[in-house]
Parts: sequence; C-alpha cells; structure tokens
Amino acid sequence: MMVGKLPLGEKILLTGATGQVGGELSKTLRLVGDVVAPERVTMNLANSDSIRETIRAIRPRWIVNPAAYTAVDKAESEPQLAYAINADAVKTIGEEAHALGAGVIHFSTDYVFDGSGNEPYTEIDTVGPVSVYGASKLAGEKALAESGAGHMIFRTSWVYGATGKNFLLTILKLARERETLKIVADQHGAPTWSRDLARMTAQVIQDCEAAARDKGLKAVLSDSSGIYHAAGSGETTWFGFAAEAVQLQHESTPGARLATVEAIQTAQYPTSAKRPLNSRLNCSKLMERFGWTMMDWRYSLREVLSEL
Ligand SMILES: NC(=O)C1=CN([C@@H]2O[C@H](COP(=O)(O)OP(=O)(O)OC[C@H]3O[C@@H](n4cnc5c(N)ncnc54)[C@H](OP(=O)(O)O)[C@@H]3O)[C@@H](O)[C@H]2O)C=CC1
Ligand SMILES: Cc1cn([C@H]2C[C@H](O)[C@@H](COP(=O)(O)OP(=O)(O)O[C@H]3O[C@@H](C)C(=O)[C@@H](O)[C@H]3O)O2)c(=O)[nH]c1=O
Repeated sequence: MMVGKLPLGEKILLTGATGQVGGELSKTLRLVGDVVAPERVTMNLANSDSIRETIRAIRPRWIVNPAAYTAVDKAESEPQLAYAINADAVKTIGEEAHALGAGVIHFSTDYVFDGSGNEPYTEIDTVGPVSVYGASKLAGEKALAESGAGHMIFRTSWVYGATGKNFLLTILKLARERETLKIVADQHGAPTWSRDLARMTAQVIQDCEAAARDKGLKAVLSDSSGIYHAAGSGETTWFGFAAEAVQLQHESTPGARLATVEAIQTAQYPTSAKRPLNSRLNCSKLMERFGWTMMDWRYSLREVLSEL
C-alpha cells in the first residue's frame, strides 16, 4: 500500500466529529491533512442550505461523512428525520462534492440487508432493509452513487469503542447493575472497532493521494468508487460478544460482581425495529483493492477493554 498526504493547503471536511467513528477519524485524519470539522450549529445535516454553504466555504478535497441518524428503534417513529440525515444530506454532499471534484468517504451499514442466508454478504448481493434506519442508509448509498461524485462507501457493522454510545459500553454498565443479562444469540455478525475503521479510512485516503500524484485525483476516484464492506474479522452473535466482554471483565477484575449472560432468541427481545439475523459482511474487496484486513473482533475487544 502506498502512502501520500494531501497536497499543501488542501482540506478534509469531516462531519459527525462528536460521534463514535467521527471522534476517532478526527484524530487519525490529522496525520493525513488539514481537517475541518464543523459543529452541528454550522453544518446541520437536516438543513441542505447549511450543508451547501459550509462545503462551498471550505472547498475541501475530501469529505468524510460518518455523521448519521443511528437510533435504530427511534427511526421507526421518526422516518422523516432519519431520511433527511441519512439520505437527503448525503445527496447534497454528493452534489457539492461533484461540483468541486472532491472525493467523498461515506459509511453505511449491514442493516441494508434483510439478513437471510448464512453466508457473509458481498457488495453485489441483493439488499432489502427491514428497518427504517436500514432503508434510509440504503437511500443515502444510492443518492451518493447517483450524485456523480467520486466516492467510497464503507459498509460496516456493530461498531464499538471505548467512547461513544455502543453495545459494549451498554452491556458493561448493565452487567454491573443486574444479576442476569439476556442477549439475543440468533443474530450473527461481527463487531467492528471504531479506531480500526478510522485507521483504514486514513490509509485509503493516503493510498488514493499517492496514486493521484501520477494520475490525478479524478482518475483515482473513478477507479476506486463504489461500495466496500469493512467489518471486524471473525464472527459471533450479540450474545457471543456480550459473553466474551463480561468474561474478560471478570478476568481483569476478579471479585467484581457481574451479571451472568444468558442466550435468548430474537423473539424474546421485542424491539420497534427489526434487525437482520445474518449481518455477516464479506470484506475481501477491501483487501483486494486497498490491502486492508480489518482487525479480528476478539483482538480489538481486548484492546478496547484495556483502555477502559
Ligand atoms: N454505530 C454502529 O454500530 C454502526 C454505524 N454505522 C454507520 O457508521 C457511521 C458512524 O456511526 P457512529 O459514529 O456510531 O454514529 P454516532 O451516533 O456515534 O454519531 C453520529 C454523529 O452524527 C452527528 N449528527 C447526527 N445528526 C446530525 C445533524 N442533523 N447534523 C449534523 N450532525 C449530526 C452526531 O452529532 P451529535 O453528537 O451532535 O448528535 C454525531 O456526531 C454512520 O454512518 C452509521 O450509520 C454502520 C454500522 C454500524
Ligand atoms: C441491550 C440489549 C440488546 N439486545 C439485543 C437487541 C439487538 O437485537 C442487539 C443489538 O442491540 P442494540 O440495539 O444495542 O444495537 P443496534 O442499535 O441494533 O446496533 C446497530 O446500530 C446501527 C447504527 C448499525 O448500523 C448496526 O450495524 C448495529 O450496530 O442486541 C439484547 O438481546 N439484550 C440486551 O440487553
């Protein structure tokens, strides 16, 4: 893999820097170029004028967009807001990037699939979201692809880290408060470390910049545009993830009282939004194009727990 920084004076516009992935990106991308991360009051993704004005003022070479409406259950009762942020805003970002010749890096989700079958999904497999969140993210993918902007869409899954709102931190909190945790064991997928995703993104931009020295950014983007699956290596269930996390906590803090973790079926844990039973993502394309293998979730879980 080649390494290249942005040309002097060129900028990366980063959205969602207060989020899980955005927080990691704001640290990692600084090693690649000047990062401008407008606050929500300046660039509100629910307001297309504010998106256009901000992009036109900054004139970035790259727009990295981890910002999203991520409240999966709440989206069922707030579809308009979910679509505004996850689809309409992405369309606007794509249009503005196209006008500038900027590259867009966008993040999407395993929830674009219906979860049928037992094999890891590839980028060309049929989508069929079963939730408003998943459908709104799919609409964002399509809008970006149609905008004409050079883009890479990283579909990831089950993101977690030492900070932010995520399943791991919820489970560790509940494990300290309760006797028993009942966790679904029939939804299969892979936890992804937010920092690994950020490092991969930085590496992809560097790779593109290195190639752009010879070919120009437009040609590089046109060669690389598309969807890439980028989930942690290995696979488990939400139950497997929770059980491993609680077990590791036990080992590192012997004597601490922690809940026992019980496996249940999805039907025993009713939620407003349906989740896919199969969330496995095949990440070979990312490896083939950019030489990046995402970290095994068991390894990254240990890294994250050591930070807590
Ligand atoms: N979390 C996960 O498990 C997964 C996430 N993804 C995708 O990865 C990406 C990153 O997710 P993650 O970091 O976990 O998400 P978070 O929920 O942690 O962060 C979302 C970010 O979006 C910002 N945001 C929300 N609404 C607006 C708005 N109207 N205007 C401006 N900013 C806004 C939030 O700002 P504020 O702090 O002000 O609310 C926050 O910074 C998303 O695209 C998500 O769909 C994909 C698969 C799994
Ligand atoms: C807290 C808890 C959850 N669960 C179940 C509910 C659900 O099926 C599963 C995951 O729970 P959560 O609601 O925390 O996760 P969820 O919000 O569905 O996570 C998703 O977020 C979006 C943004 C994505 O893009 C997805 O990749 C995925 O990470 O675990 C239990 O079975 N027991 C519990 O005690």
